[in-house]
Amino acid sequence: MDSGLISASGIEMRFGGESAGQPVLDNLDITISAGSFVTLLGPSGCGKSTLLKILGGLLDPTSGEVAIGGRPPAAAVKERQIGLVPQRPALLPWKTALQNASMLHHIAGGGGKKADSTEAASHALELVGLTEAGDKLPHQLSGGMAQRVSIARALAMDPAILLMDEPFGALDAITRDEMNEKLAEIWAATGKTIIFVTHSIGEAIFLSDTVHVMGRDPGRIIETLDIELERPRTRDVFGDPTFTAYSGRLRDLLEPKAMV
Ligand SMILES: Nc1ncnc2c1ncn2[C@@H]1O[C@H](COP(=O)(O)OP(=O)(O)OP(=O)(O)O)[C@@H](O)[C@H]1O
Repeated sequence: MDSGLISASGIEMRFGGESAGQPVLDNLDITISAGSFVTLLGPSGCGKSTLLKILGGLLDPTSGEVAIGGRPPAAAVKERQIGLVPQRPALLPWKTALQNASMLHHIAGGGGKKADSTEAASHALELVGLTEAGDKLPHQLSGGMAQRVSIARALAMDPAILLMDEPFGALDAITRDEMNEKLAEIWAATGKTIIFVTHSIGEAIFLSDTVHVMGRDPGRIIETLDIELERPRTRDVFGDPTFTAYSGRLRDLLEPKAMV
């Protein structure tokens, strides 16, 4: 079975254990095809990050079943099939972009051959378009470049599944558009399963094969929308009437808390 396939059923999550009040996620089912780009879109606090971590086997639900590649999530985590790109890049300030990108690979290899980690990181930096910046320190990088190093750090491990928790939320609008184009290219080039969390309707449509819209109290999926816009997509797609129609539909679902 393909290691990028994820299925989850009957997911319930309560922080504070079985007896705690309202669940954060309630009776949630989701299937994610291997190699697809899937977005979790919803208002603040609806449980997007929690669901992301559960789907990647980084958090155990209170009840329900998760399978990654048809196996228990712990197997995929152990085999380093899961990469995580957090909201903030969290780079080590005293290490260069290349050293930061190689860090997880090196640690995962038990501190094995440094040359292998450097090679994996160089390739990952090339994928994110940062070959030239490998010797720069984090303070010499723009916000977009730092986030690309963070993506490279995850890609260097060559995971089948990439979890991205609103990675571009802190970037300005122009850089964010550039990053979305770059990410779409990386996804097309690598064939990874990407699960992406965002508040942005435009970002969700631009990137995704499928958008899962979440509601809150309790967190659940209220609608699943397949995005049938041709690929590769460029910024021109924002003016496409089909894009506008998807946008209207998603806005209706998220109101009154809709965000652009
Ligand atoms: N470790 C935790 N312990 C207790 N409560 C938590 C924990 N993690 C998340 N929660 C709660 O679960 C709910 C969902 O949080 P989560 O971060 O998954 O939402 P989100 O949709 O990703 O929010 P945002 O868009 O603001 O990042 C929130 O009410 C949050 O306070």
